[in-house]
Amino acid sequence: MQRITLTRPDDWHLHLRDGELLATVLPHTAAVFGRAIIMPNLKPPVTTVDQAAAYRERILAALPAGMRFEPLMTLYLTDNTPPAEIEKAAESGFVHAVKLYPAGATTNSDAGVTDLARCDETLATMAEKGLPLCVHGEVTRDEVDIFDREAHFIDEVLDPLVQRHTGLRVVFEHITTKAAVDYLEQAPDRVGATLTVQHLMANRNHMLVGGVRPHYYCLPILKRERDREALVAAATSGHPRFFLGTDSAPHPKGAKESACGCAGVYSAHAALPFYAEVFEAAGALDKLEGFASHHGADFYGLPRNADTVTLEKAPTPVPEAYPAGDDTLVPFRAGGEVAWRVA
Ligand SMILES: NC(=O)N[C@@H](CC(=O)O)C(=O)O
Ligand SMILES: [Zn+2]
Ligand SMILES: [Zn+2]
Repeated sequence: MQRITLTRPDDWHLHLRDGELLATVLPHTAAVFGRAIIMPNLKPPVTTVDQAAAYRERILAALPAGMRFEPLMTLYLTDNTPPAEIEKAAESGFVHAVKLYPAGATTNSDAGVTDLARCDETLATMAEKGLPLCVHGEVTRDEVDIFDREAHFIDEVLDPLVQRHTGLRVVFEHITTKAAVDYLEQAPDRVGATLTVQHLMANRNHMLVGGVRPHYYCLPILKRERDREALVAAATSGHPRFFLGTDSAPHPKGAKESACGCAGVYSAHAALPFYAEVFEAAGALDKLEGFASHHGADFYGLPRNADTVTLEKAPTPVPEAYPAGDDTLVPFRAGGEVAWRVA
């Protein structure tokens, strides 16, 4: 059997939610990943260091006995996040980033930022204290087509931000376009990007041809095949500023299969095997370890994990659904097979 052993990976963009859903999804991630950047878009959002501390405790309490996993907490940036909260976060030891959601851009982003100019002092404090900014990179203006929202964000928001705050580290989350790859390739070293399973594996045809498939619906929305190809080329290139961030975003089945379905794809059940498939198909399995286990830690200035995981090439069934409270959770490739498994 074909096997590959790599430094234990980390997930640099993860939604764990809370309560019953947290208990369902956390073991999937913690069984494989050493650490994850935990997204703060709960209801209500995690906007303070005290809320982040309490959420961190709930995550650790939900961790099955014997599993080791370090949640790297984030704060949800609002128009009114005070610089003093950034200083407190930087000193906390457990808050590792601040998340920018343009108001209205995605799931639970209503409390997000309406105008980045209002955050200028707060962003300057982040740069000074070395706290990175993670961004959901889409503009929200009604007149901008949903498929163009990431490209507009680069020119209208991201590049001006990177130019203005010259000491700020920025992670362009879940990139979906060739435009984003091109931007990253010429951006300063303090700009990184995460890539998800679904954006590396699927294009918008998967979501829309032959019927609408709500389990492929996420934000930023899946793009064209040429975009997907550019993302795969970037992820598998060995470039140190592209790294693994699943954006695994669980929603109950009922909320996905609805007249107004929620955005988010659940992939944590087999995240590393999915990435292995992508890298294998690209003839780049030798680049998987850098992408999954080295580049993100290096970017965040954290030590790489000291232990390893082993992947085995063995076709492994994916369940139709996982139980999740009164509802269920439909995973990526539900009812199908994934070519690799974690030993
Ligand atoms: N990606 C998504 O489609 N959904 C995420 C939010 C996000 O990461 O934008 C979620 O929280 O459900
Ligand atoms: Zn997002
Ligand atoms: Zn996300």
